Amino acid sequence: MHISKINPTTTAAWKNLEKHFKKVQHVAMKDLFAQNPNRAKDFTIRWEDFYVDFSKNRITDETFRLLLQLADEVHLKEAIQAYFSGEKINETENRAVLHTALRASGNADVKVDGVHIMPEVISVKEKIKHFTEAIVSGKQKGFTNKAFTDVVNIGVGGSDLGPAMAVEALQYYKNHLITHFVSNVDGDHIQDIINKINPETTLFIVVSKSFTTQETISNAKTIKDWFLSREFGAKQEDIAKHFVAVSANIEKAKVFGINPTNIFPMWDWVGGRFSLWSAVGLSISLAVGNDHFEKLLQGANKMDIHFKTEAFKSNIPVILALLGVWYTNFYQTESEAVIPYSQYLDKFVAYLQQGVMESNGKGVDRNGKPVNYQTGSIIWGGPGTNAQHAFFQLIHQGTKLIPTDFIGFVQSLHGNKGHHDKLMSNFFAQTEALLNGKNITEVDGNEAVIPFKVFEGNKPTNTILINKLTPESLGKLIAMYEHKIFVQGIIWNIFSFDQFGVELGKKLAGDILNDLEEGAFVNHDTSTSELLKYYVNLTK
Ligand SMILES: O=P(O)(O)OC[C@H]1O[C@H](O)[C@H](O)[C@@H](O)[C@@H]1O
Repeated sequence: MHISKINPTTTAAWKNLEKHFKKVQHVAMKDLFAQNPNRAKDFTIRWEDFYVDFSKNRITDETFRLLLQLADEVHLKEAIQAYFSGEKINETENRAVLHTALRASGNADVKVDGVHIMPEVISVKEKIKHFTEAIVSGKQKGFTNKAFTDVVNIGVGGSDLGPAMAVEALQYYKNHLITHFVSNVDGDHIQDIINKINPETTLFIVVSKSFTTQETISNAKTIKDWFLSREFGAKQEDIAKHFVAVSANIEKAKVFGINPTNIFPMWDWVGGRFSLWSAVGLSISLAVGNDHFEKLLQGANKMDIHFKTEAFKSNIPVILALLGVWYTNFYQTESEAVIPYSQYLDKFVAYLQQGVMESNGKGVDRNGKPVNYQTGSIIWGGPGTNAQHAFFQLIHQGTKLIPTDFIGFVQSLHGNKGHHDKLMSNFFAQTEALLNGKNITEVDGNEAVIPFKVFEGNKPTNTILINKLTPESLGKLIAMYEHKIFVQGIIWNIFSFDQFGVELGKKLAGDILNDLEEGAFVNHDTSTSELLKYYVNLTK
């Protein structure tokens, strides 16, 4: 099974979608609801504890049919098989893409280069489990024989965003351990953490797939030096009691001084932005316990099975991806908003930004040719209701069309029904307002301001309503978006699993750091050299 390299604009479905778009682009969703009393049901998927209503989109039955046809024409089915079976679909890096194997059942048959990978996956899971139990129970202690109270995850990008998001999202399930995340090379970030912790009772997890990332290695060194500073009385051999690493580069982790038994391996077939299911999720397991971590994985696995087996017409990630393509490539929208109605999902959008934008922010197709259509949307948003009081004005009345996902939960975790009903009234009201708007005849008040109070409406939304925010439902939700990213990458004919676009800035930062040390600024454009001189003069 291979992944096709078809330019989507050459498919019959795309050409028909272009013609169809001319006919329906101004369609009023309100009219579509009036014409079909079953529209809400027709365009809703109920699956397990998920209720996904995509009826408030500018689509007709014909749009839906053509989008499904597009998925067939780019051979999405075969691509999904290649993805799950361990084929090296990350062609530019010659790697398989198997974050799905990390949450597969133990007897799954997954091979990379002919070698079964599940035994290794299971053995690392066991290591995570035992380590979590030893730390959480207080059996494993620090260098002064005290139980651990704090955990610091030192990582950046995929080695930070996933665990930080999940630990925050699952804080209702948290144990006594206080979990901190340090990512930025900004010394103020690490200092802030250092001010809060006691070296005798803190465990440090250095998380870096490559173990060469400047931010992570700098932060880890600073922490190690602080830990070994004379005032605490910690000795070199105490490092082994307080520092563990998660990496695919075991050698580099050892060179840093991590005891080999304290290294949790990961593999090159796990992409950083899809790695929270691996040992990168160690801080999640420590924060909420291994059973909850396992539930998170099981939830993702359920979504994997749904994605792999469900017909496209009722396949949640496929439908969400196709709708995104419809807006991006036909309505020429540039961004999508994601609004979770849960304060605990505060970091969800930042997490998704890496997943979506690092994966599909590509301008060259799978044949190595520049694309002649839009790819990768800009993801932004934040938790409701706060978002309503910040940027919803632009979604309601601005000039840009912004398809928006609303994520909400039927049950509140702490059971405060009064608050939850208020929260959810807002959740339902917003998609209704965005659909219906408010026309001139419905606006009252001073005539001079009437035009300003009109709401055009007809703004597309998806409603993702989940029973409760649990480790399992969170796993499903994250996996849903992971697969949406995959489907869009297939349709756009791009490689979603490399990230060469982050390299140039890193390289130049290295050159500039040398220049700063040497105080010589040649080989830069005049703007950059003047900035560097200004900086150096003021920091002398
Ligand atoms: O885990 P690491 O190797 O330290 O990488 C951390 C991050 O940095 C890189 O620049 C990539 O853009 C990310 O995809 C990655 O997650």
